[in-house]
Amino acid sequence: MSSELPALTFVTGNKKKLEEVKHILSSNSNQLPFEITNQKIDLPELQGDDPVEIAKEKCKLAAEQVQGPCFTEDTSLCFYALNGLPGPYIKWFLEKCGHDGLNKMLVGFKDNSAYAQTVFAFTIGPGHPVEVFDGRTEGKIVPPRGSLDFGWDPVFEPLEGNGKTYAEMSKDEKNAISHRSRSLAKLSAYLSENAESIAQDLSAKKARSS
Ligand SMILES: O=P(O)(O)OP(=O)(O)OP(=O)(O)OC[C@H]1O[C@@H](n2cnc3c(O)ncnc32)[C@H](O)[C@@H]1O
Ligand SMILES: [Mg+2]
Repeated sequence: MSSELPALTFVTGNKKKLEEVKHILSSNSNQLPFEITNQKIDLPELQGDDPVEIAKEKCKLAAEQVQGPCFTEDTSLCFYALNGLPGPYIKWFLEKCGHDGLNKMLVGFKDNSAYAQTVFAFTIGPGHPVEVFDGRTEGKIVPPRGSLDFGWDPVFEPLEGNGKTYAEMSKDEKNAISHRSRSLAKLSAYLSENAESIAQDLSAKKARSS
C-alpha cells in the first residue's frame, strides 16, 4: 500500500533540518497519505527581508529541479531590537559572527527578545501555485548554552522552554514547541485535508506527460 502513495520531495541542503522533519513526521499521530522523500540541493535564495517571499521562491526553484511535487522551508531568527534582522540572513550572520557575535549585536539594547520562524512552502510542480505555512516561537537571545549540534540553538531560549535553550532540550522537548514543528503541523494539516485533490492533480499531470 505505502509504495502506491504519491511521493513528495523535501528539498534541503541541511541535514539537521531533515532529521527534525523526519522525527516530527514519524511521531505525528496523523500519518500523511504521501511518501516523503528527500533531495539534498543547496538552492540559491532570493535576497530580501520577507521570509514568505523567500520561501516561495525557494520552493519554485526546488520544483524546477525536482520536476515534481516538493516542499522546502526557510528559517529565520528575528531580533525585535533590530526590527526583525538578521531574519532570513541568520545563516550568514551565524557563519561570520558566531554565537558570541549574535549576542554582541544586542549590546546597547535593553531588549534581547527574538522569535524563530520557519516558513514551509509546498507546490505540486513547476508552474503551479505555492502554498506557505508560517510557524513561530517567541524567545530571547542568550549567551550560548548546550549542545553545539545545530545552528543557533545554543543562543535561543524559548519563552516556553523552562529556562532552557533549544540546545539544552531533548529532541522531543524542542519539537513540542519549535517554530519548525508549528509550521510543519500546518503543512501536514493542509496535505491531509487536500490529499485527494493533490493525488488527482498529480495523476492528471502524469497522464499528460506520458
Ligand atoms: O537548504 P536549506 O533548507 O535552505 O538549509 P539552510 O541551512 O541553508 O537553512 P536556511 O536557509 O533556512 O537558513 C537558516 C539558518 O538557520 C539555521 N537553522 C535552521 N533551523 C534551525 C534551528 O531549528 N535551530 C538552530 N539553527 C537553525 C541553519 O543551520 C541556517 O544557518
Ligand atoms: Mg538556505
